Amino acid sequence: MSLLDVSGLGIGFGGLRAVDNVGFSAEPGEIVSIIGPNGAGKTTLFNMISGVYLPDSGHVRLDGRDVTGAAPHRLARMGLTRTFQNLQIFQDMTVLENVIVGFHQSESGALLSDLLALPAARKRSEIARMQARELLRRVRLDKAAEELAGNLSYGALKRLEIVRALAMQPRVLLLDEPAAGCNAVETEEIDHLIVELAQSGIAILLVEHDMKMVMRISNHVVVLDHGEKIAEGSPESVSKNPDVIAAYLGAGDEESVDADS
Ligand SMILES: Nc1ncnc2c1ncn2[C@@H]1O[C@H](COP(=O)(O)OP(=O)(O)OP(=O)(O)O)[C@@H](O)[C@H]1O
Repeated sequence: MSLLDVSGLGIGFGGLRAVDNVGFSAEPGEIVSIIGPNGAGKTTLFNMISGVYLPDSGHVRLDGRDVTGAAPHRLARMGLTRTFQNLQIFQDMTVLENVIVGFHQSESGALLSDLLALPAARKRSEIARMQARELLRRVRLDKAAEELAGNLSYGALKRLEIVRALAMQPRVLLLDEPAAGCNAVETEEIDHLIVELAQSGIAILLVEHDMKMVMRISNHVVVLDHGEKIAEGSPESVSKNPDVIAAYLGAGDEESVDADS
């Protein structure tokens, strides 16, 4: 039994089969990347796994438990969390406050006692601050804890987005283009962070257009084209797969599956 098991997943929009019969699995500590040309169905697949879209076929299982169609906040409580392509950061809050908001998303029924500032709520909020600082240390953002998030560099914001997801203590973390818009140095920092998170036992699911990053850090790569899985395997094997090369050439993407290009 895998930590995450996706089988036969599919969804249609009108006449279009955006994702059809896609399956793969992920184990603790593994980095699994979903790649494919523009419009291949990567984001739609992520949206189904993370409960944003309800699939019309197939299953998502977490530790063997069928969680297909569960709402994102329920999935997060069960250990599956995601980040979004567009930053979901509160620019007018401090870096620390942004992480603390992440903790509150993982709690249920805490709001009333927090509003009334009951002793239990004060205690919980102290613990949340400590844990938030510890997470920020982990991604080397602790020195910026009291700064407004809006003042951070783009690369730091992308790392903050990941920390916020970590506040939910995920066992499976879905990262949607974590390096999009980052320069080479920022990409390398995110690259290291993802590897560290995987080493700590989290299963990482990655959608990323930076093919060099995908090839460098993935243990397993799943390739989609027109909503279907056309290949999967090690980064090396998929980058040499003729169907994969043809899909990228056919799509006329400026990116290439060949990480050396
Ligand atoms: N909500 C929706 N309604 C209708 N069609 C959609 C919807 N979401 C996605 N699609 C279509 O489904 C297909 C897959 O889109 P998706 O965004 O999942 O691809 P992608 O691989 O993530 O692309 P990109 O690399 O450009 O982000 C596309 O043809 C897209 O237009």
